[in-house]
Amino acid sequence: MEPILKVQNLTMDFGGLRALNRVNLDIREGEIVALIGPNGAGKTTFFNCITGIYKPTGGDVSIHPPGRDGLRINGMKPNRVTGHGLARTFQNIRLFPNMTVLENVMIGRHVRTKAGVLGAVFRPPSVKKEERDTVEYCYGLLKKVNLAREVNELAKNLSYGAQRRLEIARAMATDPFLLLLDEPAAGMNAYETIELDQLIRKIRDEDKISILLIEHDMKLVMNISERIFVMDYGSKIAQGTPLEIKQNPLVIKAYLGEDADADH
Ligand SMILES: Nc1ncnc2c1ncn2[C@@H]1O[C@H](COP(=O)(O)OP(=O)(O)OP(=O)(O)O)[C@@H](O)[C@H]1O
Repeated sequence: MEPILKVQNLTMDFGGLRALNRVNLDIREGEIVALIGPNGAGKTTFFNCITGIYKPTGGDVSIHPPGRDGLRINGMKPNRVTGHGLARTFQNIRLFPNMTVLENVMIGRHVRTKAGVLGAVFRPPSVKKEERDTVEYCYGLLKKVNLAREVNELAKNLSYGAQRRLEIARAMATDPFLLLLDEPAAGMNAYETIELDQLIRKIRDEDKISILLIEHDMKLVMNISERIFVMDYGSKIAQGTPLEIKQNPLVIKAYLGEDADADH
């Protein structure tokens, strides 16, 4: 079967700095895959290039959403990429802090609703029905991420871990076939991280959404991933199962090198 995401020779230069160097990666339907690597390896740049935030210097990105035709998404604008079913969360949380939890998710849903400006002003019955359906749908997502009780709370009043779960709900509201999570466990305590592990599995199993996550929490990565891609200095240095990655000398060197640097 065609991979649902196929990235070939992805390259990104910032002036003289090559942040991505001919990176290849593929994701199959139903997989949970991790992208790991020391700080500055190029992981977030990789997400930014495939979601249209950066226009890559070179390479090819194509998607094959289940049951639909495949297409190249190189250079496509972020909202169109989302429209094609690739949703993401951000390393630095990007919620609307002064809007409620429910409103934040409804904004995510906007990609899939039809009411335009006129509809929003005159609110014919069809628009009212769509609004009701949207609220119900978004409430369902909030239940899934365990934020049902906080629907009317302002996003800024949520704990860090809860804000990360809200970002996941907002991304899910766009109906993705693939969800990219950028450090979802950052700032979470051990208990929240276990809950996150269960949530990610539930999203994959119940909602049939495949997952690619960038994460520094190695316990989470090793537990949850079926395959792991490892980057260092902009290049992919390894890929394999958690067991293969744990034993890979190049990976061990990349991480030990980082520890050794941190000692100085
Ligand atoms: N907009 C930009 N302009 C210039 N350089 C950039 C830009 N974005 C990223 N870089 C550089 O590209 C390299 C890769 O950065 P990136 O943020 O992708 O790494 P990362 O693996 O996500 O790191 P971390 O784990 O710390 O988040 C770094 O050297 C970074 O300074």
